[in-house]
Amino acid sequence: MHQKWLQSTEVEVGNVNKALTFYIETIEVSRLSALAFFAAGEQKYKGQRFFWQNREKTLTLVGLGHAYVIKNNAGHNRFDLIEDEWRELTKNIIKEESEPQPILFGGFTFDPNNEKNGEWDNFPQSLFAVATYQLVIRNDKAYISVHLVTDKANSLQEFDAMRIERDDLIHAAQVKELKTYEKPVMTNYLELKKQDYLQSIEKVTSLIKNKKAEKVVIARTLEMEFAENLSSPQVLSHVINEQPESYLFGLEQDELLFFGASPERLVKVKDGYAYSSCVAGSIKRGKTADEDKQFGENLLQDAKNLGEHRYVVEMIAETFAKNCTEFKVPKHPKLLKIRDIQHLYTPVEGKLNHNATILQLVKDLHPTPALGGVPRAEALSIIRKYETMNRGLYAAPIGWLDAEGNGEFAVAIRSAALIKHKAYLYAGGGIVADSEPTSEYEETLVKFRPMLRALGGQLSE
Ligand SMILES: C=C(O[C@H]1C=CC=C(C(=O)O)[C@@H]1O)C(=O)O
Ligand SMILES: [Mg+2]
Repeated sequence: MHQKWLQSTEVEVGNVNKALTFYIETIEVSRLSALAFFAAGEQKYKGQRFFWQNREKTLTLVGLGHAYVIKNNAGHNRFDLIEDEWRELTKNIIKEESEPQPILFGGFTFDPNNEKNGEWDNFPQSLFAVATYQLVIRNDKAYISVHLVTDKANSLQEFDAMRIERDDLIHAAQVKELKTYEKPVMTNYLELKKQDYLQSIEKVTSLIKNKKAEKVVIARTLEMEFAENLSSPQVLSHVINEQPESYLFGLEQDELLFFGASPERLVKVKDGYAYSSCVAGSIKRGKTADEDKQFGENLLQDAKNLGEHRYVVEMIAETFAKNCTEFKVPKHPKLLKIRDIQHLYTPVEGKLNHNATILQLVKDLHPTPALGGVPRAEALSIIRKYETMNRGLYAAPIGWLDAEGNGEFAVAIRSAALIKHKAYLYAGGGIVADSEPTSEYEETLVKFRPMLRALGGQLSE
């Protein structure tokens, strides 16, 4: 096994009431399958793992185990609290340009004020962790870091044992765990509260016509049951194989795996520049290249979809105006074509103010009108009242950041929560004055397809 020792750091970090030491060791390893590394943690770290791959496939992250968890239920303050604790934990870390740093991975739930019960009952409003074993694959190189955050005085022996475990995990990922996974066998499929959903679209369009809001995104849930409990690697393997053009993510908390394949970036920060994307307005893919092109051209001209899109561009542009010294927004949307669907798409980029941070941008941007609505507060209270579900992490920010402030968050759409032998799939759409219940319903069917396919569900077309 090729291993190159890269860094070993021992730093004191001031915590609320105790002094902690953060031990870090990073090695370079010969390239290995990220999914196999994830699967190597099945016995010991199930419930404490994450998987991430960006759209361009230039960065893959896997985390096994929790070296340090930052979580809270602090409502609007949750973004600031995560940022403060992360800064405190990493303030003495020596940042080496060429090496992967400790990464904080996690997500913020869609709406801390939604009190509906269901599969998200035990999930905190913000959940982030530094992995015990962190895999970073970047620029075709694979790095594994061991992290230990402890209040014990001398932990070198413990750290030595962790090195041995690291080598076992790498070995398992490289030689033992390479396997192909069967498609799940679905035994039941339920469109939860379909009538309530259709009625909510009617209700929300009438509220919009009466000027109670301009746009509101309404979503619904599909429940699937399987013959047996599914494993996270099994489910992720199908998503990875079938949705190459999206952000791929998986985040475990105890028995729950939240996973998905999203086309939508919330924000990326790299070296003082910020990048976001407006993705809203949809049409299905055509059966032939010609039909597909025709659908795309129709979408680019369609007043209802351009309306859905425009709200998102306006709001993201305002947020960039507030946080950037300069920024660019193209005048007209382009098409973003992914496997099942085409969207209107406008990329936005800017140079950040000195005091703007990635979590500040997440806080300002979330939820954009592609997921919430306009005005934001009115839209959120309409969602709370008329939507039949608790979104949990669906439509919410999921992603990572490092100690230098670089990072990326996707909007967790085209996603599902898996708990043992049941999965809950989520999809919604932007409702504006001229929305119609049946066409919105059909749009959600298209948006369910990626997760439905990954889980072995029937597809209607
Ligand atoms: C809310 C979802 O999609 C959003 C993102 C792109 C297009 C959308 C639309 O056309 O309605 C939605 O705003 C979803 O996929 O569940
Ligand atoms: Mg739509």
